Amino acid sequence: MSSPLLKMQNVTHVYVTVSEAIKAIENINLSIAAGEFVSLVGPSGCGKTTVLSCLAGILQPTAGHVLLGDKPIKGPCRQVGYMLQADYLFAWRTILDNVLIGLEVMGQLRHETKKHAQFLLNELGLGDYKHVYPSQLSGGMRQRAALVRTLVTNPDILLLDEPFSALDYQTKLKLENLVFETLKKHGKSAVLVTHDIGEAIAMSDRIIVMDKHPGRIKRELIIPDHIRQARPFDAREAEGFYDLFRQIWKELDDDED
Ligand SMILES: Nc1ncnc2c1ncn2[C@@H]1O[C@H](COP(=O)(O)OP(=O)(O)OP(=O)(O)O)[C@@H](O)[C@H]1O
Repeated sequence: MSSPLLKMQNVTHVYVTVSEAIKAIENINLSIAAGEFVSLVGPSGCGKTTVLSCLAGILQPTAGHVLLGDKPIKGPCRQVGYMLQADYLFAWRTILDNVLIGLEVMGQLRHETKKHAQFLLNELGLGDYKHVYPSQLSGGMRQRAALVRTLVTNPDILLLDEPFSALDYQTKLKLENLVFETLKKHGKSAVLVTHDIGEAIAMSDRIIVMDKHPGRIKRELIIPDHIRQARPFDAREAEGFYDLFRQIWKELDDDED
């Protein structure tokens, strides 16, 4: 892998409320290389979303540094795209107008960027739906529109916070394949937060297992080549998949004790 694209160095974050201070994550060191797909798994409340928010520049950590290349991240930036579990499409805008929002906000709405948006909509099977409203689409189609909206500003790295968890199982498997192939094709890096161990193994090059109170990195697993090179659907059938599943399950189970 090439040199790190996005990096966390000794990152600790403490949320301060009126009644308490909660150390959500402690001393996190993490590097994401160009083109790499990394998943974060861990028990509820271990700080996965806090890690993503720091990587996105939405949160400034209490201590430590987040670097994009060799520059500190001081706020949200074009190079880092964020996709969430809820699609947050605006009901009153058509699908095309929804996916153009990021370009509008960044002052990049030009003929060629608009053409690129239409190209991506076609690529993700939404070409015939660009003039309809979100309420006319299924959950999976709406998530695909949200993915186009994230990709259209051409980020180098995508932060995916449980993007498939609200979908039915069949749609989720199809979308895992589609997202995996789209990101590989466009050479994007990704950090996926998921509670689904199978999804993490099937989609990733590397898995970070976290533990909680405060959230720390407990273990890192490199996914063997023959699993990570398969499409997520087929990866589930690959030799060694269930051994990895059991290993991660045990790490998470130990954490509950
Ligand atoms: N805005 C906030 N103010 C105060 N505490 C917070 C805030 N956001 C998160 N926390 C606390 O920080 C810790 C980590 O939360 P975080 O949402 O990052 O965990 P998570 O692993 O993403 O959880 P889940 O898997 O349930 O989504 C938790 O104890 C949570 O209660």
